[in-house]
Amino acid sequence: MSMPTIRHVRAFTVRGGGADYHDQAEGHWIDDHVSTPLARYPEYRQSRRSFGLDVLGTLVVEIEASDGTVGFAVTTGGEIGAFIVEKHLVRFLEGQWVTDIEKMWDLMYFGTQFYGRKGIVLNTISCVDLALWDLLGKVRKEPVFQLLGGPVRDELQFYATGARPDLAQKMGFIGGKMPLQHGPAEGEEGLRKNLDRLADMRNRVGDDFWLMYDCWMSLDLRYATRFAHLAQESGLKWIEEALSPDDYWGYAELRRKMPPAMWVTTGEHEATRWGFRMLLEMGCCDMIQPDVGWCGGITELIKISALADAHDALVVPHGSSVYSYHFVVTRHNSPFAEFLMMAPKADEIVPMFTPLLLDEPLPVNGRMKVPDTPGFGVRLNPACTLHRPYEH
Ligand SMILES: C[C@H](O)[C@H](O)[C@@H](O)[C@@H](O)C(=O)O
Ligand SMILES: [Mg+2]
Repeated sequence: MSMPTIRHVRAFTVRGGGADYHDQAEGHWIDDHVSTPLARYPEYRQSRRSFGLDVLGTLVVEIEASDGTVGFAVTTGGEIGAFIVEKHLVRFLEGQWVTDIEKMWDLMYFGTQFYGRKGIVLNTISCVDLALWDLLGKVRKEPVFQLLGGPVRDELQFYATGARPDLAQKMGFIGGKMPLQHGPAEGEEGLRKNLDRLADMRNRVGDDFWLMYDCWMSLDLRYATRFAHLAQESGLKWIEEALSPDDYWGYAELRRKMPPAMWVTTGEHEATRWGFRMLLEMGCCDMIQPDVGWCGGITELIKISALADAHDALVVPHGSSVYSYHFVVTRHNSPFAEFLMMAPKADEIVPMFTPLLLDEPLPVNGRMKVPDTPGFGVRLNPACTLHRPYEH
């Protein structure tokens, strides 16, 4: 079968939800007094949008092959990402065989290493990589999970992230992860509120349902250590992203001081095999949570996951819709997945990247059989207006 080459690459931006899922209207649980590193400044304590968490918006990358097939993907990236694609990465893509994904990743990463390595550049490379896998799946008429070696389980099971673990339990999820709302700057009163909320949820869900807190990089080692021990009484299963992603030493120390059976997890703001090698070899966490739209894409997540497997660490990607589902179903050390409850009150199941993707699969009773539609199996919603800020 003669393979097509890449003919056109186009980068667009979209506002209002989508892959930049923090880009939500007022009153959404995801922006309601969530603890962050900036919470030490009262003016930035109530809303993460106040300090710009929604500043980037969504990046959409479309890649058209010489046979007319079009692959696409979305991530957090906006105009900056569109610039990097159209003004830099395109030169490594147009004219290449659609099959040469490894080579294109190598060119993109090392071709941007002088200004990239993590953050928006890796978000952008991830988006291109995901679009390449979508394109290859469509050309080969196979779902991405088949290109990755096939499923190791019939269906996925999910925990839910949102403000209402009690409702998530009723919907069939295996656990509920809440955003921590009060950090060190709010002292003993804030600590007590964090613990009371956890205890209240534990009373509502009983003893067997997983309860977790996501601390979104907002704590210091002393607070995190003390909080973990106090939260043991309510059966906290893991404490997520307690510290700055750069504080590998703090994570290693926290993990050494944790109560037995409670996990330290992190990784959604880490990127590449080298960043995760540091987390794993320094013994920072029990489970890594790379976001496949931020860590380097599927091509890099394959490498990260193998590294984690050799360290007996779980890999449960940060919620990223179909892009993580197709990966998780093919890995034995990814026994469950994250589903972000994007309904404003976390009281109903809506597509994670709503309204941007059509055919986005949803968990039913906390489980999902990944559809075997070619590529990632989703379409762009034509009702969402795409903007192309740069052309090459
Ligand atoms: C819920 C958390 O505060 C973040 O908004 C979320 O994106 C991420 O950290 C997660 O693990 O889902
Ligand atoms: Mg998180």
